[in-house]
Amino acid sequence: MLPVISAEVCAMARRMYRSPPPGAARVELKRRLFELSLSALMETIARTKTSRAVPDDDTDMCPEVQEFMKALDVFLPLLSADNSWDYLPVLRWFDVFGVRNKILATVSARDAFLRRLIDAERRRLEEGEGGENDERKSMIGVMLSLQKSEPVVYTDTTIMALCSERLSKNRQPPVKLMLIKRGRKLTRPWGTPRLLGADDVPRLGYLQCIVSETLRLYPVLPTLVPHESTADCTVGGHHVPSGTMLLINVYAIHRDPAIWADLTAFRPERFEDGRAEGLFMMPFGMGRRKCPGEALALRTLGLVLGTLIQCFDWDTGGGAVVDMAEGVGITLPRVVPLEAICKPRHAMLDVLKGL
Ligand code: HEM
Repeated sequence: MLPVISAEVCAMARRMYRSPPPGAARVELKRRLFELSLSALMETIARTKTSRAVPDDDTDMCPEVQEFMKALDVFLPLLSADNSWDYLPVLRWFDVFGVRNKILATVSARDAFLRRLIDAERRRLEEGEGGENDERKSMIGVMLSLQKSEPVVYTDTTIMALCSERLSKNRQPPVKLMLIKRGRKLTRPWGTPRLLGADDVPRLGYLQCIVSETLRLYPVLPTLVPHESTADCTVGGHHVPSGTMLLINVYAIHRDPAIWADLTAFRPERFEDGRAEGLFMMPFGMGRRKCPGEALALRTLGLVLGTLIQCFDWDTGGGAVVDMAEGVGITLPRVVPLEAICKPRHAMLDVLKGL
Protein backbone atom coordinates (compact mmCIF):
# COMPACT_ATOMS: atom_id res chain seq x y z
CA MET A 1 0.00 0.00 0.00
CA LEU A 2 2.89 2.40 0.73
CA PRO A 3 3.84 2.96 -2.95
CA VAL A 4 0.21 3.88 -3.73
CA ILE A 5 0.07 6.24 -0.73
CA SER A 6 3.42 7.83 -1.67
CA ALA A 7 2.18 8.42 -5.23
CA GLU A 8 -1.04 10.03 -3.96
CA VAL A 9 0.89 12.26 -1.49
CA CYS A 10 3.12 13.36 -4.37
CA ALA A 11 0.03 14.10 -6.51
CA MET A 12 -1.45 16.16 -3.66
CA ALA A 13 1.75 18.25 -3.37
CA ARG A 14 1.77 18.75 -7.15
CA ARG A 15 -1.84 19.93 -7.24
CA MET A 16 -1.36 22.24 -4.29
CA TYR A 17 1.66 23.74 -6.00
CA ARG A 18 -0.15 24.20 -9.31
CA SER A 19 -3.47 25.40 -7.94
CA PRO A 20 -4.11 29.10 -8.59
CA PRO A 21 -3.34 31.79 -7.62
CA PRO A 22 0.40 31.47 -8.13
CA GLY A 23 2.45 32.09 -5.02
CA ALA A 24 0.27 31.60 -1.98
CA ALA A 25 -3.10 29.84 -2.03
CA ARG A 26 -5.79 29.27 0.61
CA VAL A 27 -6.28 25.57 1.13
CA GLU A 28 -8.98 23.67 2.98
CA LEU A 29 -6.86 20.96 4.53
CA LYS A 30 -9.72 18.70 5.56
CA ARG A 31 -10.89 18.41 1.96
CA ARG A 32 -7.38 17.78 0.63
CA LEU A 33 -6.60 15.12 3.23
CA PHE A 34 -9.96 13.40 2.88
CA GLU A 35 -9.48 13.23 -0.89
CA LEU A 36 -5.96 11.91 -0.42
CA SER A 37 -6.93 9.11 1.94
CA LEU A 38 -9.98 8.03 -0.08
CA SER A 39 -8.00 8.10 -3.34
CA ALA A 40 -5.20 5.95 -1.91
CA LEU A 41 -7.73 3.52 -0.49
CA MET A 42 -9.77 3.28 -3.67
CA GLU A 43 -6.64 2.75 -5.73
CA THR A 44 -5.55 -0.12 -3.45
CA ILE A 45 -8.97 -1.71 -3.51
CA ALA A 46 -9.88 -1.34 -7.16
CA ARG A 47 -7.05 0.29 -9.15
CA THR A 48 -9.31 3.18 -10.13
CA LYS A 49 -6.56 5.67 -10.96
CA THR A 50 -6.57 4.71 -14.63
CA SER A 51 -10.18 5.85 -14.92
CA ARG A 52 -9.38 9.47 -13.96
CA ALA A 53 -10.81 11.76 -16.60
CA VAL A 54 -8.17 14.48 -16.39
CA PRO A 55 -4.95 13.32 -14.71
CA ASP A 56 -3.80 16.87 -13.86
CA ASP A 57 -7.17 18.17 -12.73
CA ASP A 58 -7.25 20.13 -9.45
CA THR A 59 -8.62 17.21 -7.50
CA ASP A 60 -7.05 14.13 -5.99
CA MET A 61 -10.11 12.13 -6.82
CA CYS A 62 -11.03 9.75 -9.60
CA PRO A 63 -14.76 9.53 -10.52
CA GLU A 64 -15.21 6.45 -8.31
CA VAL A 65 -13.87 8.31 -5.26
CA GLN A 66 -16.10 11.29 -6.01
CA GLU A 67 -19.12 9.02 -6.15
CA PHE A 68 -18.17 7.25 -2.92
CA MET A 69 -17.53 10.57 -1.18
CA LYS A 70 -21.03 11.74 -2.04
CA ALA A 71 -22.43 8.54 -0.50
CA LEU A 72 -20.29 9.09 2.64
CA ASP A 73 -21.62 12.64 2.96
CA VAL A 74 -25.07 11.13 3.43
CA PHE A 75 -24.04 8.04 5.39
CA LEU A 76 -21.59 9.41 8.00
CA PRO A 77 -23.98 11.90 9.65
CA LEU A 78 -26.49 9.05 10.01
CA LEU A 79 -23.84 6.91 11.74
CA SER A 80 -22.90 9.54 14.30
CA ALA A 81 -26.41 10.91 14.83
CA ASP A 82 -27.96 10.67 18.28
CA ASN A 83 -30.70 8.19 17.45
CA SER A 84 -33.59 8.31 19.84
CA TRP A 85 -33.96 4.51 19.63
CA ASP A 86 -30.55 4.08 21.31
CA TYR A 87 -32.25 5.36 24.46
CA LEU A 88 -35.80 4.08 23.84
CA PRO A 89 -35.46 0.83 21.84
CA VAL A 90 -39.22 0.64 21.27
CA LEU A 91 -38.91 3.58 18.85
CA ARG A 92 -36.91 1.30 16.53
CA TRP A 93 -40.17 -0.25 15.39
CA PHE A 94 -41.65 3.07 14.30
CA ASP A 95 -38.57 4.36 12.46
CA VAL A 96 -38.97 7.85 13.88
CA PHE A 97 -37.47 10.49 11.53
CA GLY A 98 -37.07 7.78 8.85
CA VAL A 99 -33.45 7.07 9.87
CA ARG A 100 -33.72 3.34 9.16
CA ASN A 101 -35.03 3.97 5.64
CA LYS A 102 -32.28 6.47 4.93
CA ILE A 103 -29.62 4.00 6.15
CA LEU A 104 -31.11 1.17 4.05
CA ALA A 105 -31.15 3.39 0.95
CA THR A 106 -27.49 4.37 1.37
CA VAL A 107 -26.48 0.76 2.08
CA SER A 108 -28.08 -0.45 -1.15
CA ALA A 109 -26.47 2.41 -3.12
CA ARG A 110 -23.10 1.44 -1.59
CA ASP A 111 -23.64 -2.25 -2.51
CA ALA A 112 -24.49 -1.33 -6.11
CA PHE A 113 -21.32 0.77 -6.28
CA LEU A 114 -19.15 -2.06 -4.91
CA ARG A 115 -20.72 -4.53 -7.34
CA ARG A 116 -19.72 -2.24 -10.21
CA LEU A 117 -16.12 -2.14 -8.90
CA ILE A 118 -16.00 -5.95 -8.67
CA ASP A 119 -17.50 -6.40 -12.17
CA ALA A 120 -14.98 -3.93 -13.64
CA GLU A 121 -12.04 -5.73 -12.00
CA ARG A 122 -13.41 -9.12 -13.12
CA ARG A 123 -13.56 -7.83 -16.69
CA ARG A 124 -9.97 -6.56 -16.44
CA LEU A 125 -8.77 -9.93 -15.17
CA GLU A 126 -10.65 -11.75 -17.96
CA GLU A 127 -8.95 -9.47 -20.46
CA GLY A 128 -5.57 -10.68 -19.10
CA GLU A 129 -4.59 -7.74 -16.84
CA GLY A 130 -3.42 -8.26 -13.23
CA GLY A 131 -2.12 -11.82 -13.66
CA GLU A 132 -0.53 -13.87 -10.86
CA ASN A 133 2.79 -11.99 -11.03
CA ASP A 134 1.35 -8.49 -11.36
CA GLU A 135 2.51 -6.55 -8.28
CA ARG A 136 -0.12 -3.88 -8.90
CA LYS A 137 -2.99 -6.26 -8.36
CA SER A 138 -5.87 -4.64 -6.48
CA MET A 139 -7.43 -6.01 -3.30
CA ILE A 140 -10.50 -7.01 -5.32
CA GLY A 141 -8.23 -8.66 -7.92
CA VAL A 142 -6.52 -10.74 -5.21
CA MET A 143 -9.88 -11.87 -3.83
CA LEU A 144 -11.25 -12.70 -7.27
CA SER A 145 -8.19 -14.93 -7.82
CA LEU A 146 -8.83 -16.59 -4.47
CA GLN A 147 -12.46 -17.05 -5.52
CA LYS A 148 -11.28 -19.50 -8.19
CA SER A 149 -9.57 -21.79 -5.66
CA GLU A 150 -11.98 -21.22 -2.75
CA PRO A 151 -15.36 -20.26 -4.29
CA VAL A 152 -17.31 -21.03 -1.11
CA VAL A 153 -15.23 -18.67 1.07
CA TYR A 154 -14.67 -15.83 -1.44
CA THR A 155 -18.18 -15.22 -2.75
CA ASP A 156 -19.01 -11.83 -4.30
CA THR A 157 -20.90 -10.99 -1.11
CA THR A 158 -17.81 -11.64 1.04
CA ILE A 159 -15.69 -9.49 -1.29
CA MET A 160 -18.25 -6.68 -1.09
CA ALA A 161 -18.32 -6.89 2.73
CA LEU A 162 -14.50 -6.78 2.97
CA CYS A 163 -14.24 -3.80 0.60
CA SER A 164 -16.95 -1.97 2.45
CA GLU A 165 -15.18 -2.63 5.80
CA ARG A 166 -11.89 -1.28 4.41
CA LEU A 167 -13.52 1.83 2.93
CA SER A 168 -15.50 2.59 6.07
CA LYS A 169 -12.23 2.41 8.07
CA ASN A 170 -10.97 5.38 6.11
CA ARG A 171 -10.05 8.17 8.46
CA GLN A 172 -8.83 11.66 8.11
CA PRO A 173 -5.35 12.11 9.49
CA PRO A 174 -5.66 14.86 12.13
CA VAL A 175 -3.01 17.29 10.89
CA LYS A 176 -3.20 20.64 12.70
CA LEU A 177 -1.56 23.88 11.70
CA MET A 178 0.01 24.41 15.10
CA LEU A 179 2.07 21.25 14.52
CA ILE A 180 3.41 22.62 11.32
CA LYS A 181 4.86 25.65 13.04
CA ARG A 182 6.59 23.49 15.64
CA GLY A 183 7.78 21.16 12.92
CA ARG A 184 9.93 23.78 11.21
CA LYS A 185 13.02 22.16 12.64
CA LEU A 186 12.13 19.06 10.62
CA THR A 187 13.45 20.66 7.48
CA ARG A 188 17.04 20.54 8.67
CA PRO A 189 17.87 16.84 8.35
CA TRP A 190 16.71 16.64 4.73
CA GLY A 191 19.16 19.19 3.38
CA THR A 192 19.18 17.95 -0.19
CA PRO A 193 16.23 19.11 -2.29
CA ARG A 194 14.33 15.91 -2.89
CA LEU A 195 10.84 14.94 -1.90
CA LEU A 196 10.41 13.15 1.40
CA GLY A 197 9.79 9.44 0.92
CA ALA A 198 8.04 6.84 3.07
CA ASP A 199 11.45 5.32 3.94
CA ASP A 200 12.63 8.63 5.45
CA VAL A 201 9.80 8.75 7.97
CA PRO A 202 11.14 6.23 10.56
CA ARG A 203 14.41 8.22 10.73
CA LEU A 204 12.62 11.49 11.49
CA GLY A 205 12.14 11.07 15.23
CA TYR A 206 10.68 14.50 15.96
CA LEU A 207 8.10 14.13 13.18
CA GLN A 208 6.92 10.93 14.81
CA CYS A 209 6.74 12.68 18.19
CA ILE A 210 4.46 15.30 16.58
CA VAL A 211 2.19 12.57 15.23
CA SER A 212 2.10 10.82 18.64
CA GLU A 213 1.34 14.05 20.52
CA THR A 214 -1.47 14.83 18.06
CA LEU A 215 -2.98 11.38 18.54
CA ARG A 216 -2.69 11.81 22.31
CA LEU A 217 -4.57 15.13 22.39
CA TYR A 218 -6.93 14.35 19.51
CA PRO A 219 -7.44 10.57 19.21
CA VAL A 220 -9.24 9.88 15.92
CA LEU A 221 -11.72 7.58 17.67
CA PRO A 222 -12.10 9.11 21.17
CA THR A 223 -14.10 6.14 22.48
CA LEU A 224 -12.53 3.54 20.13
CA VAL A 225 -15.15 1.25 18.61
CA PRO A 226 -17.81 -0.34 20.84
CA HIS A 227 -16.81 -3.67 22.40
CA GLU A 228 -19.06 -6.16 24.20
CA SER A 229 -18.22 -8.25 27.27
CA THR A 230 -18.55 -11.97 26.53
CA ALA A 231 -18.67 -12.97 30.22
CA ASP A 232 -19.44 -11.43 33.62
CA CYS A 233 -16.36 -9.72 35.04
CA THR A 234 -15.22 -7.08 37.54
CA VAL A 235 -13.18 -4.09 36.39
CA GLY A 236 -11.82 -1.61 38.94
CA GLY A 237 -14.37 -2.87 41.47
CA HIS A 238 -17.32 -2.47 39.07
CA HIS A 239 -19.39 -5.48 38.08
CA VAL A 240 -19.76 -5.75 34.28
CA PRO A 241 -22.44 -8.24 33.22
CA SER A 242 -21.95 -10.33 30.09
CA GLY A 243 -23.32 -8.66 26.93
CA THR A 244 -22.62 -5.07 28.09
CA MET A 245 -21.60 -2.55 25.42
CA LEU A 246 -18.22 -1.14 26.49
CA LEU A 247 -16.82 2.18 25.31
CA ILE A 248 -13.21 2.98 26.24
CA ASN A 249 -12.78 6.69 26.90
CA VAL A 250 -9.36 7.08 25.29
CA TYR A 251 -9.81 10.86 25.15
CA ALA A 252 -9.93 11.00 28.97
CA ILE A 253 -7.12 8.42 29.40
CA HIS A 254 -4.84 10.49 27.16
CA ARG A 255 -5.51 13.53 29.37
CA ASP A 256 -5.30 11.80 32.73
CA PRO A 257 -3.36 14.11 35.11
CA ALA A 258 -2.10 11.05 37.00
CA ILE A 259 -0.23 9.97 33.84
CA TRP A 260 0.56 13.07 31.79
CA ALA A 261 2.30 16.20 33.04
CA ASP A 262 1.12 19.52 31.62
CA LEU A 263 -1.56 17.47 29.92
CA THR A 264 -3.30 20.05 27.72
CA ALA A 265 -0.05 21.46 26.34
CA PHE A 266 1.06 20.35 22.89
CA ARG A 267 4.55 19.03 23.68
CA PRO A 268 5.91 16.46 21.17
CA GLU A 269 9.12 16.34 23.24
CA ARG A 270 7.35 14.19 25.81
CA PHE A 271 7.66 11.32 23.33
CA GLU A 272 11.35 11.87 22.55
CA ASP A 273 13.86 9.07 23.34
CA GLY A 274 11.08 6.65 24.27
CA ARG A 275 10.24 8.79 27.32
CA ALA A 276 6.51 8.07 27.04
CA GLU A 277 6.97 4.32 26.67
CA GLY A 278 4.80 2.34 29.05
CA LEU A 279 2.36 5.25 29.53
CA PHE A 280 -1.24 4.71 28.53
CA MET A 281 -1.45 5.69 24.85
CA MET A 282 -4.03 3.78 22.88
CA PRO A 283 -5.27 5.70 19.80
CA PHE A 284 -5.25 2.36 17.97
CA GLY A 285 -6.90 0.35 20.76
CA MET A 286 -5.22 -2.38 22.76
CA GLY A 287 -5.09 -6.15 22.96
CA ARG A 288 -6.38 -8.71 20.48
CA ARG A 289 -8.60 -6.33 18.49
CA LYS A 290 -6.00 -3.56 18.30
CA CYS A 291 -5.85 -1.84 14.91
CA PRO A 292 -3.75 -3.99 12.53
CA GLY A 293 -3.10 -0.91 10.36
CA GLU A 294 -1.20 0.99 13.11
CA ALA A 295 2.28 0.80 11.54
CA LEU A 296 0.97 1.79 8.10
CA ALA A 297 -1.14 4.59 9.58
CA LEU A 298 1.80 6.07 11.54
CA ARG A 299 4.07 5.92 8.50
CA THR A 300 1.36 7.54 6.35
CA LEU A 301 0.63 10.33 8.85
CA GLY A 302 4.37 11.09 9.04
CA LEU A 303 4.69 11.09 5.26
CA VAL A 304 1.70 13.39 4.68
CA LEU A 305 2.58 15.84 7.45
CA GLY A 306 6.28 15.75 6.54
CA THR A 307 5.54 16.46 2.87
CA LEU A 308 3.25 19.38 3.72
CA ILE A 309 5.93 20.92 5.95
CA GLN A 310 8.81 20.18 3.59
CA CYS A 311 7.17 21.64 0.47
CA PHE A 312 5.16 24.60 1.77
CA ASP A 313 5.25 27.47 4.24
CA TRP A 314 1.99 27.72 6.13
CA ASP A 315 0.11 30.65 7.61
CA THR A 316 -3.37 31.24 8.98
CA GLY A 317 -3.52 34.66 7.30
CA GLY A 318 -3.48 37.91 9.26
CA GLY A 319 -2.24 36.17 12.40
CA ALA A 320 -5.61 34.46 12.94
CA VAL A 321 -5.69 31.93 15.78
CA VAL A 322 -6.63 28.40 14.72
CA ASP A 323 -9.99 27.44 16.21
CA MET A 324 -9.42 24.04 17.84
CA ALA A 325 -13.04 23.58 19.08
CA GLU A 326 -14.16 19.98 18.81
CA GLY A 327 -17.47 19.05 17.20
CA VAL A 328 -19.77 16.07 17.66
CA GLY A 329 -19.17 12.79 15.82
CA ILE A 330 -17.45 9.44 16.13
CA THR A 331 -14.15 10.77 14.73
CA LEU A 332 -13.59 13.98 16.72
CA PRO A 333 -14.21 16.45 13.89
CA ARG A 334 -13.35 20.12 14.22
CA VAL A 335 -16.22 22.63 14.37
CA VAL A 336 -14.40 24.96 11.99
CA PRO A 337 -12.53 23.12 9.20
CA LEU A 338 -8.90 24.20 9.04
CA GLU A 339 -8.15 26.60 6.22
CA ALA A 340 -4.61 27.85 5.77
CA ILE A 341 -2.53 29.72 3.27
CA CYS A 342 0.20 27.63 1.74
CA LYS A 343 3.17 29.01 -0.14
CA PRO A 344 5.68 26.78 -1.91
CA ARG A 345 9.03 26.86 -0.10
CA HIS A 346 11.75 28.46 -2.13
CA ALA A 347 14.19 25.59 -1.55
CA MET A 348 11.64 23.12 -2.93
CA LEU A 349 10.58 25.01 -6.08
CA ASP A 350 12.62 22.85 -8.46
CA VAL A 351 11.35 19.67 -6.85
CA LEU A 352 7.73 20.86 -7.00
CA LYS A 353 8.07 21.92 -10.65
CA GLY A 354 9.36 18.47 -11.50
CA LEU A 355 6.53 16.54 -9.82
C1 HEM B 1 -4.89 7.13 11.88
C2 HEM B 1 -5.26 5.98 11.37
C3 HEM B 1 -5.98 4.89 12.13
C4 HEM B 1 -6.49 4.91 13.41
C5 HEM B 1 -6.48 6.05 14.44
C6 HEM B 1 -7.09 3.61 13.64
C7 HEM B 1 -7.69 3.23 14.82
C8 HEM B 1 -8.35 2.04 14.99
C9 HEM B 1 -9.06 1.68 16.19
C10 HEM B 1 -9.18 2.55 17.43
C11 HEM B 1 -9.57 0.45 16.00
C12 HEM B 1 -10.45 -0.33 16.98
C13 HEM B 1 -9.59 -1.05 18.00
C14 HEM B 1 -10.45 -1.65 19.03
O1 HEM B 1 -11.33 -2.46 18.70
O2 HEM B 1 -10.29 -1.34 20.21
C15 HEM B 1 -9.20 0.01 14.67
C16 HEM B 1 -9.53 -1.20 14.12
C17 HEM B 1 -9.14 -1.61 12.87
N1 HEM B 1 -8.33 -0.94 11.99
FE1 HEM B 1 -7.54 0.89 12.27
N2 HEM B 1 -6.90 2.84 12.52
C18 HEM B 1 -6.23 3.57 11.57
C19 HEM B 1 -5.82 3.15 10.33
C20 HEM B 1 -6.01 1.88 9.83
C21 HEM B 1 -5.44 1.38 8.59
C22 HEM B 1 -4.49 2.18 7.68
C23 HEM B 1 -5.89 0.11 8.43
C24 HEM B 1 -5.60 -0.90 7.36
C25 HEM B 1 -4.63 -0.83 6.48
C26 HEM B 1 -6.74 -0.19 9.57
C27 HEM B 1 -7.42 -1.38 9.75
C28 HEM B 1 -8.18 -1.69 10.85
C29 HEM B 1 -8.93 -2.94 11.01
C30 HEM B 1 -9.05 -4.07 9.98
C31 HEM B 1 -9.53 -2.89 12.28
C32 HEM B 1 -10.43 -3.95 12.92
C33 HEM B 1 -9.56 -4.88 13.78
C34 HEM B 1 -10.40 -5.91 14.52
O3 HEM B 1 -11.57 -5.64 14.82
O4 HEM B 1 -9.87 -6.99 14.82
N3 HEM B 1 -6.78 0.90 10.39
N4 HEM B 1 -8.44 1.00 14.09
